[in-house]
Amino acid sequence: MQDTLIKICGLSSRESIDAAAAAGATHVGFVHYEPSPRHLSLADARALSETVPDPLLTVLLLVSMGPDETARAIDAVQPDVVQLHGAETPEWCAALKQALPIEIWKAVGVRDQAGMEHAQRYVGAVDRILYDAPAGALPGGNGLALDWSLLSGFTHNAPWGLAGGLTPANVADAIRQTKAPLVDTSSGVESAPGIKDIDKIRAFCQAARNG
Ligand SMILES: O=C(O)c1ccccc1N[C@@H]1O[C@H](COP(=O)(O)O)[C@@H](O)[C@H]1O
Repeated sequence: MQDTLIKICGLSSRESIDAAAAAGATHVGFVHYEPSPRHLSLADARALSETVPDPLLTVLLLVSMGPDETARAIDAVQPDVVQLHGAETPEWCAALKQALPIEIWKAVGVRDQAGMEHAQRYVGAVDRILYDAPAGALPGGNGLALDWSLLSGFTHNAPWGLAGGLTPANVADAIRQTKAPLVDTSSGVESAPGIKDIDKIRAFCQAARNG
């Protein structure tokens, strides 16, 4: 069986990137969304992404940006993956996927079975669907978990991942229950909003690898 992919999101320091790399994460995420406590300017995201060691992949998280702003952000940061975490439509995602040689992920907040069905509109339009809890104070990054039982019996027709409220304490259980091929965390490895905790990053990766 393939190892679970691990994304640590909302990083803002070289130290946390190095910790994620050493702990076995596969992806690190940079948030470019001003209302977030994890927001980075494009210049800061670019500077940090240049420090990311191979084979770690970089993910740029954007929320409901227009075409020009999106193109500017991607051009500035040059990520491996763009994670769209707002109101982006399947058509918009598909157009972006066709235009760019990088992966496009779409995060979708799901509350119930109908939400899971609705999310399937993104199959074929993106490279991966990320299932998250419905939006809270922010579109994501709220530390809220979705109902994992929605995923456990689901037949997936596209690559996918699990986000929302994952922590070192619950990630192994989440993987066991859902069989998620990728797990994604942000607030679950912080000591305060926007402040990553190196020990929690290590513990999360270890628990995910053993899950
Ligand atoms: O992290 C943020 O501040 C953020 C802001 C806007 C949209 C998404 C955001 N984070 C992403 O949300 C999920 C779940 O995060 P958490 O683990 O529950 O804190 C994850 O993909 C974050 O990268």
